[in-house]
Amino acid sequence: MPAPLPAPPDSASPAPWHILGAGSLGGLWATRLARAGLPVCLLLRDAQRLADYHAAGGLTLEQGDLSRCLRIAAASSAAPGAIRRLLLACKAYDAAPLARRLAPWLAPGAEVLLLQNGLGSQAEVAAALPQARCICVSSTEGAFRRSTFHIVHAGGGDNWLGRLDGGPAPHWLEELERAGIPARWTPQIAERLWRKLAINCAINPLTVLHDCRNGNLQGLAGEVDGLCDELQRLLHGVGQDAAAEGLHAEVWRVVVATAANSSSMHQDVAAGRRSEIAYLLGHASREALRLGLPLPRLQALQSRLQAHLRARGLPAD
Ligand SMILES: NC(=O)C1=CN([C@@H]2O[C@H](COP(=O)(O)OP(=O)(O)OC[C@H]3O[C@@H](n4cnc5c(N)ncnc54)[C@H](OP(=O)(O)O)[C@@H]3O)[C@@H](O)[C@H]2O)C=CC1
Ligand SMILES: CC(C)(CO)C(=O)C(=O)O
Repeated sequence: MPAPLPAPPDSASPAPWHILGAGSLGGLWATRLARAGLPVCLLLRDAQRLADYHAAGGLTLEQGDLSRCLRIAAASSAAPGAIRRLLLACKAYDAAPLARRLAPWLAPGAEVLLLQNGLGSQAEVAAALPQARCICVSSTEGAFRRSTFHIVHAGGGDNWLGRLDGGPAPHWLEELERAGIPARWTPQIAERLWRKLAINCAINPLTVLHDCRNGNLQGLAGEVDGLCDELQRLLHGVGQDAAAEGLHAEVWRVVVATAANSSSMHQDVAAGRRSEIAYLLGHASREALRLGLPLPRLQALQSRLQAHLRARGLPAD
């Protein structure tokens, strides 16, 4: 019989990292923090998930040829105990409902890191947790799950962190560095999030509609460049001039650098999972509408993608 996993950290000692979602990115952060000796507690979906985790004996991180199982403490997200520092590592559409569910457990002034891709979910979470300090993260790291509690670190990248209202870097940034998690503080996090959203809008939906890898978009240069033109106009419209600069060249750099990859949206749709369309193209369209900016290519792309999703029985939002 395996030895019991450690008890959840005592919340009176240095703020433990509570991590909601032991999925790809949450697992990647949790295992590196735990490996560095920092107190971590995974918050799992329910009692059954918790029992499965105990049976697995921990969370495995695979990096290159090395695999290591880390025996990280875990609790059910239904009864997590007091939380002072939370990493919300779920999909964008789950973020606000889960934040609302965890609200009663958050200590006053608790810090909440938001790992979601796209835009929109961060504002939803901030509205749901007025007592918390929300910190947005824009990540270009890559991870996937080989099995439920086995995380593969698939690609290096950066994590840009910042508050939407600016503010100085927190003291625990050093903990991330110590854990080998690349982390840089920026007072311009909205610029990072918008830039990534624009890149994802130019690449991900087309890979779904053409059922192709990122590199195949080189055969659709006119379509990609047309979308970049409109995305650039949108970025200027929302006041993100720096995010608009050199967008076309950056999109083509990403297409070439990730030529052999399936985009995250392509993988989600191929696996019959809900996509994050509402926080990518959906957010872009809502902002264009709010500004009265006609962006016909983006709107047509959104309609085609929604029809494609509905035809597969997947949510179109
Ligand atoms: N993976 C990557 O390489 C990157 C991901 N991102 C972004 O990070 C975010 C997370 O993505 P990713 O890690 O890939 O997603 P995953 O689907 O791998 O992980 C999401 C996790 O959320 C958990 N979850 C959902 N509901 C609950 C709940 N009620 N209680 C507890 N846990 C819950 C899931 O639990 P369960 O295991 O039970 O299903 C799962 O572990 C997304 O916005 C994504 O776009 C950004 C850059 C790169
Ligand atoms: C950069 C890109 C397009 C790489 O696939 C990505 O972020 C995604 O797939 O969501």
